[in-house]
This record gives sequence, C-alpha cells and structure tokens, in this order.
Amino acid sequence: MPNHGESDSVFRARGLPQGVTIRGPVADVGETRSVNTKYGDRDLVELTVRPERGVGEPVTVTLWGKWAETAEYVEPGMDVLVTDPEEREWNGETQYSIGKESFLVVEPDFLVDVTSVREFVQCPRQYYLSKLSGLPLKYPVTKGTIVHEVFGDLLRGRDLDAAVDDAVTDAGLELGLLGEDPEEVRRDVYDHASAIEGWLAQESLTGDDDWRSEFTLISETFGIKGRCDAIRQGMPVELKTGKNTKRDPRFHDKVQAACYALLLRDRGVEPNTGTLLYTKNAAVDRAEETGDLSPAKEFSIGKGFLDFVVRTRNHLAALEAQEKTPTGKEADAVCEYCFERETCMVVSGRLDQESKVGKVGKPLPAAEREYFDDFYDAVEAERETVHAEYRKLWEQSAEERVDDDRAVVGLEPEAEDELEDGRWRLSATRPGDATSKIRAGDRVLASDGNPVTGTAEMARVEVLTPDEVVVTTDEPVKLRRLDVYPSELGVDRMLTALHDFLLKGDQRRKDVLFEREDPAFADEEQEVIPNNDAQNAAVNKALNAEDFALVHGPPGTGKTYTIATLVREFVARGDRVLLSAFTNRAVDNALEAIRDQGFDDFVRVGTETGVREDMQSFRLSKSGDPGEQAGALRDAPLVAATTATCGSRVMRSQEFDVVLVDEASQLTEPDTLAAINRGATFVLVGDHLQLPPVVRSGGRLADSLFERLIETYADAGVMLDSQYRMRQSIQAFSSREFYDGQLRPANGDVATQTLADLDVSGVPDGVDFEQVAGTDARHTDSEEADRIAELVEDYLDAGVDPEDVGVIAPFRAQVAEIGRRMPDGVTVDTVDRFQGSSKEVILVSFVATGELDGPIFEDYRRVNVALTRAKRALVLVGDREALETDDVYERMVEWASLQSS
Ligand SMILES: Nc1ncnc2c1ncn2[C@@H]1O[C@H](COP(=O)(O)OP(=O)(O)OP(=O)(O)O)[C@@H](O)[C@H]1O
Repeated sequence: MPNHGESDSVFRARGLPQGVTIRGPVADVGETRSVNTKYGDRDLVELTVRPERGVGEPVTVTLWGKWAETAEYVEPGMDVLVTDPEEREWNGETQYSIGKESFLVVEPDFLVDVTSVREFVQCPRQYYLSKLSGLPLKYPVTKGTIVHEVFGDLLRGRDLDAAVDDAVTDAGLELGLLGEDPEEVRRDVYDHASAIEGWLAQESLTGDDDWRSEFTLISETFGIKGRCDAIRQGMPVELKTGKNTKRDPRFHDKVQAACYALLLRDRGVEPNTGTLLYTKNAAVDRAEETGDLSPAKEFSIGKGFLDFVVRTRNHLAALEAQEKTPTGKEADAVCEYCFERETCMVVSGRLDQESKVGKVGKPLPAAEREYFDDFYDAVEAERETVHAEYRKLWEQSAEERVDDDRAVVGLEPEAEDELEDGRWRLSATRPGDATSKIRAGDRVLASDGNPVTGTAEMARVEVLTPDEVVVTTDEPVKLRRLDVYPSELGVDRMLTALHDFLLKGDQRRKDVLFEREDPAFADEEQEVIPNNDAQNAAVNKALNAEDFALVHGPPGTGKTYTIATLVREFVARGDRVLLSAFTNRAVDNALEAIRDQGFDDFVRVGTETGVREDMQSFRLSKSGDPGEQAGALRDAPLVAATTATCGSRVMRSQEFDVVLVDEASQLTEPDTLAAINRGATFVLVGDHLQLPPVVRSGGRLADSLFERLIETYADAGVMLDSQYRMRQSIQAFSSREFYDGQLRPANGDVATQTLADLDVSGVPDGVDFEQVAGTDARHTDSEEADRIAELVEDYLDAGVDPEDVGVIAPFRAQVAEIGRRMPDGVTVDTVDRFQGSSKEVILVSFVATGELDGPIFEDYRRVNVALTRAKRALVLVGDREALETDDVYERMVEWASLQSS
C-alpha cells in the first residue's frame, strides 16, 4: 500500500519494506542519454517530479534502461508515481532512481481495465476500435460468456451437466437471435467444459486446493481494475475459449494474467505463476492437430514481465491523458493477418485518422469529424468523473462515504448460506438506522470492511432495511460493508452510439441532424385526440414525420397521454415501435399509460431489478428457449427499454420503424442517439425549459439533442399548451416567464381547483410567500426549516393527507435539515428528484440569505420545475431581500406576494 496525504513526504530509509512512494506531477523530462555502466551501455532519462502531489520540492528520478523509453510519451504536467525508489545522496541532495523493486506509474488516477491492457498489447488501434464499437452480437462472444459461467459453476463444485444446461438456457435470447441450435451449442460448450473439468480433477489430486472464482480487484498504485476469472492458491488463472497448441500461453494472454498478478501484489500477495486455460484444446481432433494439446499453460511471472506490463499500461494512460488516438505504430502491430484490418482501414479513412495499416474511403465531411471529436472528448471527460468515483473508494474514509450516501458500514455478519446454484446468500445485521442511497436490487461491492485491500465481491442487494442486509454473491465474504460501485457502461455506450450514428448511420439521418437538410413531413390530417388541439396537432406531426418530430410538453400537459396515444396509432398502422427513456421509471410510466389505454402487446427489455413490479410480466427474459425468446422480441410490435439498454448487443441487433423517446430534454445527445439509431424515424418528447441532462463534466453533453433540434427546426415541433395539473394562479408565473404566456389550464375545473374542494380551510391556498430572514449557513437554513415544519403541521392539522404534501429544497443538506422535522409520509427532496411528479401542496425552501448561490439559482429551469409541482397550494419560503437581487426572482416574489395578499 502506498502512502497518501502527509505520509507521502516521509521518505523512509531504504530497506524499509513497502510504502515509500514519490507521487506528483512531472516538472521536466530530460534528454535520453546513453551512459557506460558496469552492465554495458544503458539509456537513462531524468524526470523532475514535484512530490507530495505537487507540494514538495522538486526531486530528480532517474529512469534506467527500458524505463527510459517512458520519456517518449510522458510529458510535463502528467502525474507519476514511483514505488520503492532507490535513493542516494549527491552533493548534499537526495536523488532517486528506478531500482530493482520499483515501478513507475504514469497517470495512476486513470483506471485502466485489464482487458484494455491486453488489447493494447495486441494492437493499440484494436483497443481503440473496440472502445468505439463495443462487443457485437456474435456467437464466439456469447459462447465465451457461457463457458465462463460453466467454469465458475465447476469451481463452485457444481455438476457438469447441470452447469452446461443452465448456462446455455441462460443465454437463450442471444442464441436465438444468432440462430444457433441449442443442442449444438450444448455439445460445443460441453467440449470446452470437459477440458475445465478434467484439469480441475487433475489439480485436486495434488492436495487441498484453494480456489476462488471471479475476483474483483482494483489497484490504486497501478491504476488498474479488473475481474480475474479465478485465483488458485494466490495465483491468477484466466480462461480462454480459443485454442493454443503451442507450449506457452499467448503473449497478450500472459499480459492479462500478469495484470491480475499486479493487482494481487497490491494486496501483499506476490504471485510467481500465472495459468491460462485454453478450453478449445480439448475439442481439437488429436489425429489432425499436433503440438501441445493440454489446455492449461503456466508461465512464470517475473519482475521484468511485470515491468513490461506496467509500461504498457503507462503508454495507454499517457495516450488517453493526451487525448491522442492510437495509430498502431506505438507497438509492433502486425496488420497483415489481423481480423480487424478492413474495419481499421475504413475507420481511419472515414475519420481521417493516421493508422499503421493505412486508410480507405473518403473522409466524413469536416463538420461530422468535428462533431465526433467534440463528443469523443466530452465522453472521455465524463469517464474521468467515473474514475473519480472509483477513487473515492480509497480516498474517502468509511465515515465520509457514509455521509456521502455511498456506503453502508458497520454491518455485523450473521449468516452465509450456500444456494442451490453454488452462489451465496449473505446476511448481516445493521446497527443504527442510517439511510442510504443503496437500495434493494442494486449491484454493489460487498466487502469484509475494506473494499480495496480487503476481500470484496460484486453483490446484489436482496434486502436492505434499517436493521438488516441480505445480498447474494458468487463467493462468500464477511459481510461488513457495502459500497456503491461505479460503472463505465454508460460512457462506453455513448461512444458506441456515436460510432453507430456516424460510421454506420443512414445518410439522410445525418443530413438532417447536421442541419444540411430540413426534416420532411407528409400532410395527412386526422382527428385522433378531439378534446385537445395541441395534443392532436402533436400526434399528427409525429404520424406525418418522415425524419423526426418533436413534442414539447410543459408540466402536466399530457405528454404521457400523448405518447400512449401515439404508440397505439403507430402500431395500428403497422409500424414496429421502440419506446425509450433514460430511466426505468419513465419507461414503465409510459408503458402503464399505454396499458391504461387498452394496449398490451409489448415487450419490456431490462433487468429483473430495473423493471417495476407491475411490468415484470412483460419483461423479456434473457434465459429460455432460444427460438421462443428471440421470437418474442422480433415479433413484438412495441419494445420498451432504457436508452442504455438500447445500446446493448441484443438491442443493437433490432430495427424499428419509429423510435419514441420520452424525457428527451434530459438526455445527452449520445444517449439520445443510442435509442434513435435503432429506427427509421423518431419522435422526441420533452421540455427543454425543465431540467437538462445530468452530467458531471459539462461541455457538449450538457445540451440535449431535443433542445438543439427544437431551436433549429421549430416547425418540426408542437408545444402542448393545456395543462391538467395546476390551478390558474399557480401556473401563471411559469407560463409568463418560461412559455411566452402560452401555457393555460386545460379546463375550468383545473383552473379553479382549491384546497376547499378537499374540505381543507384555514391554511394558505393558491400561492403564498413566507418571509424568513434566515440564517447565514451556506447550504442549510434552520429558520426556514422551522418555518416549513410549522406550515406543514398547519396543513396536516387542517386535514391534508401527508402523502399530498411535498417539500422542495435546493441542497441535500437542507433536505436532511427539513427531513428531520417532518412527520411520516411527507416527501422532502431536491428539485432534480421532484421533476416529473406533483403534489396537492408544495412548499419550497430557497435557503436564500445574503447572496444567491447554489444549484437552484444557477439555472432558471430548476425554479421552473420547483414552481410547477403543486396542484392547489404553493408556498415559497425565503428571504425577500436576497431573492430580489435577481430579476427573475424579483418578479417571482412580486407575483407570489400579490397572490397571497
Ligand atoms: N387529452 C386529454 N384528455 C383528458 N385527460 C388528459 C388528456 N391529456 C392528459 N390528460 C390527463 O392529464 C393528466 C396529466 O397527463 P400526463 O400524466 O400525461 O402529463 P405529463 O405531461 O406526462 O405530466 P408530467 O409533466 O408530470 O410529465 C393525466 O391524468 C391525464 O390522464
């Protein structure tokens, strides 16, 4: 374990075990020189590093021999980490150099996946291409998953036949889409599996075997993460479904196993042997093949090999830090026999990239290449924020993670029960009643107390109550802590969506989205929704769209109702429809509205834990008879899935006539592409005057495609203008301020609704402003919280149901402050969490004292959302003087005060 923070500066005397590291930005990279040493001529380079993460006095670190090659890609400003440097005094100065035990790690914060290092060794360009195009739906990929599953099962002591049967059934959907015959697949997998079984049997003859399958590892020192297929007596074992008749494992496979060795080293284990298991070897015909047909190949993992692996990882991390596209020249890529040769040439040609193999075809127009570059960089910036989340696993203390809602700690392990399929159910009691973001159904990292240096397993939360936790895992672990485990899947899928749109997409689609051609519409009119002209116009716009249509729906204007109607119309005319949204909640809400309109011939694609209970019966299982599962998907006139799932390999095999995307104004452009790439035409429904996409990095991802299109092609959109939620006085400010005064109540009943209709009186009805001078704290205001607590009590005393009351606050801290004062049933949350819902009574805490700062004030769209959640009563609580420092809030206070007087 390297030291961090203050202890970084403590360079202990050489010879002390572990822990001596130099870490910080590079200030200078010297010239490479060749010097004569007792070992002959050797290259050297001097790096000047500012240790203690840039705070310390610069020190010189000499890189010898192969390490000197690092100078080719390391640059001033990049972060480096040197473990166990050799030190010597020279002219009163301490100098450091890479010694026998040292490693130099470039950009350790960039977490490289083990499979990426493996690909990068094969060819840096292939690493890049896979990153762009994702894993395709192909038989070898699916078979690989099946064989790995069987491997895990066999390690857990399951019976071979049962394991093969289950794994093949589990892959039913993919096999069906691939048109594979399950019997043949079973036979195929059987061959691979018997190789594993045979080898396991041999191994167990040698005495008591210490196995562990699927080990999740992450190293803060080496900046590597990954999941090892198995660890046997502390040594990594990797399974390969290919064949290898040579005596040695393949080079890139060795690199992969050595990565896991590095990860284990970080935990104090020093594996000296790696094993590769080539399962196809068992299936080859011994009469035809010669060579070494034994599946298991071992190799010794020496320091020199680990050095090479770290340097490869460094090279990759440096290219990523410089935002450079690999060319294939970085390594000795041999293009001649490469399977990816054609693809590689086409991609380099289209994107006009340099590549070792050369390019074919005409480059995409400059605007498209620029678009690609901009979004690629934006997605990678977002990836950095995901890496920062991983880092918090070790940078934050357990208490900080709990405070940040990222962990549940202090669990007392109760029971470990082995399940029928060899997996485990672990339970623990939970002292204290802390709340947490982790919910039943989530995938988390379960650990024995330390998720990085201890034993950790990916787990699924089955039960999480204030006093009990139950999870399921592949392997047992002392259940003391759960951590939110970040995922790069979202950013990976954005890149794939960009790739599919620009390199595989339809020309006409690109012409329209690049604003070279206007969207086209047919002009048939029909009356579909007689009682709402705008909805009717929107439906007609969408039905007539030859490219796309936009439905702009302010709060409560019947977006969901319109979508449901539209879906039925599309299906009725014979279209195959894909319905998508960012969240599972939005997808299920839309499906519910569709079902309410009497249509239920649809398939819901999603995970068991993602899909809402009442939609489970429509969920397409991945497991089952291949023909049946694939048929269920292919024949469904309506398929519904989140945008992330639209980018899965299963969904990427599907095509639709039209794609309908709900809450599209909250989607980044690449996320929207992931859905619309699947269809010939598309309809986006949203409101760009409510919350924008949630991204941590900003840049081009912060603007939705919906907003861009509605600004460019206003005529392609229809705004729904009649709202079914708020009484007249409540909607007035939002209508005037955000919707040019066009938003209006759908009918008299909506316009004139009051609390009196609910037999409630003696409390503020309609709109009210409550002056509270407030306290000075930045993110909380106890005076506002007290006042809100009194008001809520008044409402409840007057007969309002707690479920009908909501409180909106700008900061999580204030949400907690108010939450402590609330009776059961009242919802208290941030604006972001309130979008899409409504309550009879809403109170807004502005935490506005002195200066206006905080998320609610950064973006007027937030206040639009906050003010449009209430049906009958809206109470604004804040300091008039502070609010009046801003024009919009000044008008808001004026409006609210007028109403209440
Ligand atoms: N044309 C219509 N005729 C009758 N009722 C309607 C019509 N359109 C919408 N409604 C009703 O208005 C209410 C709000 O509609 P819906 O839930 O579709 O709004 P929304 O725009 O999706 O809301 P949100 O802004 O919360 O997303 C629902 O009860 C719905 O049944």
